[in-house]
Parts: sequence; structure tokens; C-alpha cells
Amino acid sequence: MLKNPSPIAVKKICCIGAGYVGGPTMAMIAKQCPHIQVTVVDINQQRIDEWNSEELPIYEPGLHEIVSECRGKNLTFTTDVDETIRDADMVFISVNTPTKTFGVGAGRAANLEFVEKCARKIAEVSIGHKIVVEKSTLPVRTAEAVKTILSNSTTGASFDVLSNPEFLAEGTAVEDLISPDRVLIGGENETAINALVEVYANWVPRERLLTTNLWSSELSKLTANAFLAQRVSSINAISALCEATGADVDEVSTAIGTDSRIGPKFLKASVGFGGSCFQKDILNLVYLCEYFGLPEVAQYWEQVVTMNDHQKQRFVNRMVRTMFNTVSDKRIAIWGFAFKKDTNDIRESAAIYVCRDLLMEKAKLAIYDPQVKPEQMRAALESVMQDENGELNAMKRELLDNNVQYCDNGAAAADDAHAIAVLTEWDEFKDCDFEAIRDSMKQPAFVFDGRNLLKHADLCDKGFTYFGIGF
Ligand SMILES: NC(=O)C1=CN([C@@H]2O[C@H](COP(=O)(O)OP(=O)(O)OC[C@H]3O[C@@H](n4cnc5c(N)ncnc54)[C@H](O)[C@@H]3O)[C@@H](O)[C@H]2O)C=CC1
Ligand SMILES: O=C(O)[C@H]1O[C@H](OP(=O)(O)OP(=O)(O)OC[C@H]2O[C@@H](n3ccc(=O)[nH]c3=O)[C@H](O)[C@@H]2O)[C@H](O)[C@@H](O)[C@@H]1O
Repeated sequence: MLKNPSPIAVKKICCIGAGYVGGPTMAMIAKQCPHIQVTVVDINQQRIDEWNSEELPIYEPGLHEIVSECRGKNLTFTTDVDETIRDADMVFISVNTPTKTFGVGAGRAANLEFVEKCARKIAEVSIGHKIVVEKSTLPVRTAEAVKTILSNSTTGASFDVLSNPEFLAEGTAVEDLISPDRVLIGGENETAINALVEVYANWVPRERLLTTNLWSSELSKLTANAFLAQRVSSINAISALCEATGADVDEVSTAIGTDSRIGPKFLKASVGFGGSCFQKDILNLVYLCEYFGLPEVAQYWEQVVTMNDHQKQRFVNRMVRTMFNTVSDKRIAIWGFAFKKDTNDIRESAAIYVCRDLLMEKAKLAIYDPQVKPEQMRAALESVMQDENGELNAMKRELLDNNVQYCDNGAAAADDAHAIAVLTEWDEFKDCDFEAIRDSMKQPAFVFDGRNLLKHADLCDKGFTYFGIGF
């Protein structure tokens, strides 16, 4: 906790990047701080148009209401990057930092191209003093590079750099932003730190505003994601042992989660974690460890990703094995494509890899997700089936064209199917008319529940052959 509140009162905020983080975080600041003008900029005109429309580019419970309340008052979405930066006291960088796909560190290091472009743009157009805030998840010591670029500005502008990583989870972004466990602010200059503390203090209790040095803040974000993903991989590893021994992973989770030193969260066994960040951030951590000459530490963390890949493969293998060692020409209903419920985000979703592997077994997929559009699913499947030159061979194109159907609801997907694979834990799947679904399916009617979402005993009573994860 800081002793001296800041004398600087932030009046205008610019956020570069109108994505899953920039959009919701800035909407929340606008809602909680009516005295601050918040402008979110992006180079993607379509995204900005969507933020200005009634159909927002991201689905997040409660977000639409907040955007509608603030848009046109103190919340603006625009592509006018230069003018907005010039006008602001504080500039957040909230652009994507994907895994590098080329050159040094390909497949591991973070691609910092977009962050660097932002820093150069800020240096180029700024006048006066600006506080630049790293909101994107970045490798530890990125602020050094940002400071160097900014210090080469020729406009006479001066800068402070802060790190303020975001901990929201998709699907619960609004709740997480209203009541965060903590807000982390790393920096060197106390006045700049205080300026950002005062923004959050409009709604976050001061004891939850943690301040650290820059490098601790940057590294804490990667560490938090690595620990969370590690818990999922740990319980998924145990789920394999449960299947082999007759133990039940949900019972094991409850038993260990009641130990207050372990705690109950993030112990839900699944078909594997997805999302744009866990894998990317762990691989980034692995790369950093190797870079700093710590190969054993790198190997330790890499295993979390290896285990996750194994879990997805294990799920498909179990399906194929159970269905008499062939799924060729069999219709399989895929229930859910998003990487978790209550989001339309499919980045790194386990469903992409499960669908790819089932297609390669020549299964016929009938996919349904309540929030994901068919064109999103098609693009993801096409991308994951391309070779390293970005090409699709004739066989794979034919599979994508002829063996994938996109459906309007779970029952339609299951109609005439040999099996249902539950890949996202959408609540609506729990309330289906399972008797009607069973009657519409081929017998035996298999259910492979990759989320342990459905009532196991109930489905067995209704005549399904049910398999969950970890029992
Ligand atoms: N998605 C999530 O739930 C979370 C993401 N993060 C981190 O936040 C960062 C952003 O993630 P997302 O919002 O998911 O990414 P995103 O891909 O949804 O959005 C990034 C936006 O930045 C824009 N952009 C890129 N370069 C630009 C430039 N030079 N000028 C203006 N706009 C530019 C892109 O057009 C895109 O709309 C990443 O570092 C991610 O690791 C952190 C916490 C949660
Ligand atoms: O940096 C980020 O992007 C964010 O990454 C995660 O958030 P998110 O990926 O949105 O969602 P999670 O709830 O963490 O779920 C990630 C994946 O793990 C899976 N999961 C989660 C928990 C669990 O017990 N079991 C499990 O399989 C989910 O289904 C999902 O596929 C972190 O929870 C956020 O704190 C962080 O800000």
C-alpha cells in the first residue's frame, strides 16, 4: 500500500488495442470513473465498428450493459490512434502478444512486434508528459525496451512506464473487473504509480492495490498463469491414473481441495485447458528460462503444456477405442467449441484439436456452440489442418467440406449420431431432453463428457453409454 496519494489526477485515458482485455477493462474504468474520458483505439476498423454497434465483438456476460451505459458519454471507440494518444495523460498498451511463429524463439518466445509498434507510435506522436501502462502480458524486462524506445522520442515529450498486468478470466471478465482479487501496479516513479492507483481506487479497496517494482509485476503475470495452468495439468495427469485404477477424479479433487493449503479452485479435470494465454504464457516462460541459462527450470514448466497436449490426445484415443476402434464415417455431435463457457473465444480451444484428430479418423462432425459462429469454427479447423506452408491438401479440404456440419442446437447435432462429445461446459447442455436425444441417436448411444458436466448416473439410467474424464 502506498503512503502518498498522487497529486496527478488522470483526466484522459487512451487504450491501444480493443480486444478481449482492452474493451472490457476500459469499459469498467469508464463506468467507475465518470470524470475520466476513456478512448479505446485499434487499427482494426471492423472491430471498432463492432464496439460501436449493438453486436459487440466479444461475448461477455454483463459487458453489453456497461458499454451501452458509457458509450457516447465517457467511453469512445475509434481508429484515430494518433490524435487519441496525443490527447491522453495515460496510455495503456493492450495489444496482442502471441507466440512467435518465425525466427529466433519461434514456437516459444512472445512476438513483441505489436507492443514495439505501439511504443514507437507513442514516441512519435506524444507531446507533454505521458504515463505509459503495459496492460498486455509481457516477458519480464520488456519495460526496458519500451523505455528505450520512448526515450528516443524527438517531440520533447517525457514518459513514465508502468506495468499493470490484467488478471481477468474470460466469461467472468465483468465480475473479475468489478471485484478483482488484486490490481498489480509495477513502476519506478511513485507519482506515476500513484496516478494509476487513484484511478483504480475509485472502486477497488486500497488494500487490494499492490505496488511492486516493474520486473516483479511483469513476472508475476506469467507466474500466475503458469501456476493456474499447472494445477489443471496436475489434476488432468491424475485423471489418467483414475481411469486406470477405478478412482474418481472429481472425488479426488474434492478430497484434496478441502485442504486449505491446496484450495478447491482450478482442480476441475477436463479435456484440456485452452484459451489464448495459458499455453502462450508458459511457452514464453520456458523461453525466458532457457534465455537466462536455466534449462531445468524450462523443462519443468514445459511439462505443463506437454501434459495438456497429452490430455487432448487421450480423449480422442478413448473415443476411438471405445467405439470399436473406428469412428470412420460415424456422425459425432460436438457440443461446444469455445475454450470455456460464457465466451465466444475459441483461441487454442481443446475442441479445435479434438475435432482435427476426429476428422483425421474420418469421422463426420456435427458441431454446435451457442456463441461461436460457423465461420469462426471453419477458419480454426482450416488453420489447424494446414501444413507448414499454410496449404491444405485435397484430402483435408474434402474432410472439411464434406465431413463437418454446423448445427443450430445440441439436439440437432446429436440427431442420428453415434456419439456426443461435450467439449465446452455450457449450462444449456445440462437441461437437454436426453430421452428424446437418445431415441434420435444410433445405438449404443455414446456420450464422452470432456467436462464432467452431465449427470453420469442419470444418463446411464436413460440408456447412454457414458464416459467422463477421470473415472
Ligand atoms: N484474453 C484475455 O482474457 C487476457 C489477455 N491478456 C493479455 O492482454 C493482451 C491482449 O490480449 P487480447 O485482448 O486477448 O488480444 P486481442 O487480440 O483480442 O486484441 C488485441 C487488439 O490489439 C489491436 N492492435 C494490435 N496492434 C495494434 C496497434 N499497433 N495499434 C492499435 N491496435 C493494435 C488488434 O487489432 C486487436 O484488436 C495480451 O498480451 C494477452 O496476453 C491478459 C489477461 C487476460
Ligand atoms: O492471462 C489470461 O488470459 C487469463 O488466463 C486465464 O483466464 P482464461 O484463460 O480466460 O480462463 P480460465 O478460467 O483460466 O480457463 C482457462 C482454461 O482452463 C480450463 N480449466 C480451468 C479450470 C479448471 O479447473 N479446469 C480447466 O480445465 C478452462 O476450461 C479453460 O479452457 C486466467 O484465469 C486469468 O487470470 C488470466 O488473466
